[in-house]
Amino acid sequence: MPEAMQKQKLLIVEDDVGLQRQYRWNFETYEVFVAGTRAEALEILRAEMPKVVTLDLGLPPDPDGTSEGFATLEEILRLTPDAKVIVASGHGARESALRAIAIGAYDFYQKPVDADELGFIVRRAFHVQALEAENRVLADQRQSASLKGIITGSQQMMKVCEMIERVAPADVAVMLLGASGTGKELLARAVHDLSPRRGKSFVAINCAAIPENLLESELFGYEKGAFTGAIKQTLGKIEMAEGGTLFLDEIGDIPFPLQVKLLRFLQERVIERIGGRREIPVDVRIVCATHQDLERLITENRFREDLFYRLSEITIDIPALKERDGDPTLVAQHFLNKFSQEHTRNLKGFSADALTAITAHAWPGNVRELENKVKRAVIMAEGTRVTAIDLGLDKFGEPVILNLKQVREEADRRALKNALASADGNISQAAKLLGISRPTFYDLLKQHNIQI
Ligand SMILES: Nc1ncnc2c1ncn2[C@@H]1O[C@H](COP(=O)(O)OP(=O)(O)OP(=O)(O)O)[C@@H](O)[C@H]1O
Repeated sequence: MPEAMQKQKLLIVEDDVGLQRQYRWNFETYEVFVAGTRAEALEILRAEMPKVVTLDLGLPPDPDGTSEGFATLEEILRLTPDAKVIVASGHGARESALRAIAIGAYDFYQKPVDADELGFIVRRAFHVQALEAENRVLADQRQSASLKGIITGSQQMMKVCEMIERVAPADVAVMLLGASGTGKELLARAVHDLSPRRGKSFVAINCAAIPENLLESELFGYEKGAFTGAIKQTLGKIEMAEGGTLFLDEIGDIPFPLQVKLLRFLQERVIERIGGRREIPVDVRIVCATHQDLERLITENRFREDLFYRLSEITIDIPALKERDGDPTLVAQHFLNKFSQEHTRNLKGFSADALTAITAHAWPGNVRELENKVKRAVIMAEGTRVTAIDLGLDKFGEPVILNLKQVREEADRRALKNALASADGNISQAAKLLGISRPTFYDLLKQHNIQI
């Protein structure tokens, strides 16, 4: 049978014969294996490697307790760490279920079995398992590619990488256009590393981060005594990059008068230090980047057109993270592995709600935002998997409320709504429940925009 038509393998660990029958019937669309004991479960696991397992914690010889169930869970996870194990908890056994999650179970459901609910959990488990497996493959593929440190599985970004590989060996000026945090500096380094200049200096300067009056001396350097405070001769970034690559980040922020001087350097390939009288030849390759619309700045007379053409012999557009198909989860997985190692945290991956949130979030700060969020989550996570809350997101990918004022407002809003519900919409009664006057209650409703 072709692989695509093969049924997915589901292992059910359950000692109740009646329930075993029910499960077989519920899960007709899967290839179901049933085990009544730990030994049977492990034997099937070794032979069939099912991707999803449902596990009743009450197994013989301890059918009324959980000791055998937990021992089985631990062995399953040791044998197949990528399998998704869903544990069944009896009434009042929520604590056991939570403990199972902490050990590494994927999810839990409450007995008696609700076929629809369990069906949904199992389907989602297969989906998450497949996504994670795909991400691992893609991550491995891209890690081995020649663009060191750039993780992507998306067509959009692969095209960018191919273009970088093609232009890097030619000694042309490259302009990288993309929003903040999209990896412009990383790609500029890739241009350098794949060029004959690798091994020489790569010097980066962020033109937006340096005050206008200092930018000139940062770029061109100065002679001793050129101005008050110039106590010794100092080389500028352009000279420091001799033989290598100069990366001018946020080129759109370079002040107009300095643009003239930069243009002159690009035309003549010589610089003069501030206060110097001698022309110094410098051989550097220029890579620049901006998140601004330079063509608009040109029409507004804020950016010189001749400089633009000198800098943009090749222009590369870098897509935002959100526009890279599949990349948010793939790159998140990469950062999770990286930071787990760095912080010696034994995290198994993301929870299902975290993956949903990562896919839904808009990522305005792009890869840098993702990197920061995952780093924080790795440090903060309490369970074995990083959840949406650990990432500071809700399950719809919206940032969760974090500041105290918003937390209080949310609490007020909830109290007002609860009181209204309990009082059946009667304002006087609701106000009494909260121990406040009717006008105050009314004011609060208005303040929180709550319609009655
Ligand atoms: N595709 C990627 N794979 C892995 N890490 C990435 C990727 N893109 C960016 N990063 C990481 O994200 C962070 C931000 O990237 P970088 O500084 O290159 O972005 P930028 O576009 O230059 O940002 P800015 O415009 O704000 O200066 C860095 O830590 C970088 O290593």
